[in-house]
Amino acid sequence: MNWFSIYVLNDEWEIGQANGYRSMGKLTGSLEWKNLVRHAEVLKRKHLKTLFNADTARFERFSLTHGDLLIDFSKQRIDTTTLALLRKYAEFSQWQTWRDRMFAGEAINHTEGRAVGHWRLRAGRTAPDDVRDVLGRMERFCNQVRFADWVGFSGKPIRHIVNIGIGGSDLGPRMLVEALKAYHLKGVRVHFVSNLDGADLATTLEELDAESTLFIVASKTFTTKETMTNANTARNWLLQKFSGEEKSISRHFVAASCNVQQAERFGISTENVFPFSDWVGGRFSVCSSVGLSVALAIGFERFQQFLGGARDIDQHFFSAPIESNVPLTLALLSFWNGSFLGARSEAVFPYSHSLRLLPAYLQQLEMESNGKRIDRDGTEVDYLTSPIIWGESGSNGQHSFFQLLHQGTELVSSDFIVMAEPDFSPPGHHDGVLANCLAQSSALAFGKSSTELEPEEIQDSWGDYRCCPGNQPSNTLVLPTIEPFTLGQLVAIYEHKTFCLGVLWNLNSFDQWGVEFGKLLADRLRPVISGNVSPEMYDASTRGIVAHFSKLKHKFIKK
Ligand SMILES: O=P(O)(O)OC[C@H]1O[C@H](O)[C@H](O)[C@@H](O)[C@@H]1O
Repeated sequence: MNWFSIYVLNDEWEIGQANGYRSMGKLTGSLEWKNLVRHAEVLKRKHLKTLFNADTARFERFSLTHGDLLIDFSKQRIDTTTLALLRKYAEFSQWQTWRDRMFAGEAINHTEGRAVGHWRLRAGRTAPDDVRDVLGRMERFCNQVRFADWVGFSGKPIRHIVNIGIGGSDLGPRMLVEALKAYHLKGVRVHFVSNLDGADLATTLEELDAESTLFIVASKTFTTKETMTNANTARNWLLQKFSGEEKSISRHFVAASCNVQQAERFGISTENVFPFSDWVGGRFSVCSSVGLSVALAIGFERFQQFLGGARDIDQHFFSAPIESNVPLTLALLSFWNGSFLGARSEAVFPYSHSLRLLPAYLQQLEMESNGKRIDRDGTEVDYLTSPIIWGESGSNGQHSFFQLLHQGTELVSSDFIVMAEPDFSPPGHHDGVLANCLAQSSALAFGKSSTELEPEEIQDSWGDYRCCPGNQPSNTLVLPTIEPFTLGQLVAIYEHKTFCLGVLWNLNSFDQWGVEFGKLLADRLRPVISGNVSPEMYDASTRGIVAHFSKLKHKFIKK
């Protein structure tokens, strides 16, 4: 049997899945889980409207503050018993022990034998020496670029920074650079290239002048195909502009990576590599040197403020009791919605244009971490794990998919994220943003029954079409404004929420073997696509598509 049949066409495996050869696991068989199942049957029959009417202190009871942050979860389909049962379950899952093991530096990423230390990157004075050393180098470098002590090969100051990376080496810094536009330093523009499709790099390079461009190759492993292909093409582009002068590379390329040797092999000198350790997961790496593009965009001092915000939440997460612990509470609500109420997806709606890339960042953070089916004990789970995370900035989403939330058949829990003060302030906009955000979460929660239709709405016969069932749960996170510190808080809240969810589902949130499998297949298919290997050993669909590719290719060449 070859590798292909093992992975793709093993019928026995398929039949095993279909017959559901799974015994009741240690989680679903526990009293704590069963109590939640029973309780969910009661809550499923209650409407948020009823829950609000029955309890005038619902907002006070079901909201948390941390500094200037407000987390309102009163629009979740819960009551006090739900929270009590969820917290009992959290204790059963030993969340505190797992949290303490993470903070003690234990190798809780057991399948890769690694500790989980992204929180160390922002530990300030108590951070490890190597972390502080790299931060010091980043600070010097940012100032050199900013004040033109670092210049290009021909002596021109740096005006364009291009971050070449993908996944965790792209989504975090890209989201932050976009979100912090109000804080960008003058005179430098930051670009991001991630896609293997040459259109990404080609259209970016079109805008650039090689003499004033600096590339950051951001890659934890420095082996990721997309990143290395883009980095090599960018390298050739640069060399072409400098008539093949190899020395130009060291003035125009720096790296953020764990793999210093590989970066050197690429031609980046050691002093231009900003390293981090393998206990930083890719999707948790924005506080490492992977955030260099952010630091260059907003200045190092503000980058430190961002780290300070994340540190503030680390300290809170580490010390706050179960009742007031923000990341844990968000995780418990997500766990409740997915595992007990049956919500298969969770939406994120930042009511902020600047934060519009947050959903994409959270997609990787949460789905790559908890999109798993084998638990920490090596057993296949008998419950649903990570929901599908998706979203869009408000109010744009209202004019596309919100219809499904208001009147469709899917139960979706949403996170509304909104700032009390705007980061950009043309008059007459922000009050509208706040009003829309509140209007949507209310409409989703309370809906509109036939008795609530306006008189003019019942004159025709379309009343039923106008009714909205409501009962769609949501959280609202209020931030004072968009600034580096609050974004640091936001990032750390979601990082720790993700970790807690992994604990509640008994998963290792820090590996990603599924992604590795996809990469392996792509590598093996490459020579097939180039025509150097026959597609014979592949399935009929792959063979058919490959044949169609080559037919079209020839047609295109003929033109
Ligand atoms: O930073 P790199 O090593 O280039 O990895 C980039 C990305 O590669 C894979 O897709 C992993 O699943 C991601 O977690 C990672 O962020």
